[in-house]
Formats: sequence, C-alpha cells, structure tokens
Amino acid sequence: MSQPTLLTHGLVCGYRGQAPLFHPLDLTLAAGKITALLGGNGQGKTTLMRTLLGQLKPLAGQVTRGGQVNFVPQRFSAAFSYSVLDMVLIGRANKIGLFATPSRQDKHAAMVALTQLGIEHLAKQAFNTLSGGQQQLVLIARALATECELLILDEPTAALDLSYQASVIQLLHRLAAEHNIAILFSTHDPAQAELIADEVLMLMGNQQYLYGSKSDVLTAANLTALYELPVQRCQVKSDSLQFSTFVPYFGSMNYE
Ligand SMILES: Nc1ncnc2c1ncn2[C@@H]1O[C@H](COP(=O)(O)OP(=O)(O)OP(=O)(O)O)[C@@H](O)[C@H]1O
Repeated sequence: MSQPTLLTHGLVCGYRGQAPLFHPLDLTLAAGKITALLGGNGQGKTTLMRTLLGQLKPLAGQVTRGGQVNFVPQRFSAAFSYSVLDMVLIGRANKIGLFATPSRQDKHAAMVALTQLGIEHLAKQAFNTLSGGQQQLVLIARALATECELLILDEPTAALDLSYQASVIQLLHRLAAEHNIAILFSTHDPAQAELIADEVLMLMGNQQYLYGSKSDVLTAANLTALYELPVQRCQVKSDSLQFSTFVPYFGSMNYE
C-alpha cells in the first residue's frame, strides 16, 4: 500500500444547523493513487473538499494531512488584473518567500506548468480577460507549479472542450503515475472516472455513500441508482481502440 497523504477518521461534513451531508467517512488518499468523487448536485462534493483542505471545520471526526495539499477550485475571480504567468507564480509563493521576487527557476517552473497544459501562449495575457475554460486551465497550471504531494480538483474539466478534457485527464494520470502525486477530483462524468481512477467515492444522497475500488463502486447499477436514469456500461472496439465507458439514457422522449 502506498504512503497515505491524507486520512480521515469518522469525518462528518456539513453546515451548522443543517443535517450532516453524509455518514462518518474514513477516506485514504495515497501517493500515486487517483480517487474520483461523484455525486448529484448539492450532495456535498465541494463541502467535502473544503473540509479536507481545512477551509471548513468538520462537524465531527478528524482529517490528517501528511504532505503539501493544493486545490484547484471550479472558478476563481482575481482581485487584480494579474497576467497568467503571475497567476501561476502565485502558486509558488511558498517557495519564493515573503517579499522576495521570483527566480529564473520559479519562472521556468511556471512556464513548464503552462506548457504541460498547452497554454504557454497565454502567459502574458491578463487572467481576467480569459474564457472560463482557459481560466480553469491556468488554475490547474498554478497547482502544478506548486510541486505538491496531494492535488484536489473541483470539477477540473467542467468548462473545457473535449480536447482539453482529454489533456487534463491524461495529465492527472501522468502526475499520479510518474510523479507519485495523490489526486482527488470531482466529476459528473463517470467515463472520466472509468479511465483514470483507482478508487471511487460516490455520494448517493440521504447521507449514503459508496467508497472502494473502481471495480467495486463504479458499476452501471450504482450509477443508475445515483442519477436515477438508466446508465449502461459499453465496450467500444475498433481496429485501433478498445475501452469501456458509460452511456446514460436521457429519458423516454422521442427526439426525432
Ligand atoms: N456556505 C453554506 N452554508 C450552508 N449550506 C451550504 C453552504 N454551501 C453549500 N451549502 C449546501 O450544502 C450542500 C452541499 O453543497 P456542495 O456545494 O458541497 O455540493 P456539490 O456536491 O459540490 O454540488 P454541485 O455538484 O452542484 O457542485 C447543498 O445543499 C448546499 O446548498
């Protein structure tokens, strides 16, 4: 078993005066492993992530962090008109030190992160003038530049076109496999979890959740129960491709 980078024991999340979002959770995020977080709207994915990060206090239980954690939010509004390069350099603030200016090495690391996401051409542009999807890529680059041990990403592909979705999913896989980073990412797309996750946490509503290996948790039956619509596992086979994915059936209406 890889080294745990984050552990929770009996963790209960939620907001004061409201029922807990789910039953006590023992979660292990281990180096080199990817955990996908699925759940319907409002089931508590963002709340869980913010609790793991220490931004929200648990209602009960403990979170133990064993390394540097970085977070990629869904959205971020910058108070000033930073350039994209400056935004990524902010990710290295802990390495640069108070009142120091970024070194050549810091700028190189920031440019490498932008290049890994295929957006180095945006380096000089103002962050506030980018599209939502471009901003999302910059936030991922900023997290990459921190060289952290655990990366938590809130729907990192939500605003991205299919091509950038593929880049980000491949990048997450590479970060875990080659750099031994522990990754937790939330998604509404079970096909992404199927491609790269080792473990899956599925928030089912009514305080219930399923947590375990991808093969145990990410099944058509569980997804059908989660989304309350039929979801089928499909095998895609052609001369050059072979993979398994999930296809939802969007209702009984006749769309012709
Ligand atoms: N600051 C807050 N105070 C009180 N309740 C909140 C607060 N933030 C979120 N909630 C509630 O907590 C529940 C979980 O919200 P959360 O944002 O964690 O869900 P989510 O699974 O991330 O949803 P989505 O998939 O729509 O992003 C929701 O019912 C939401 O209304």
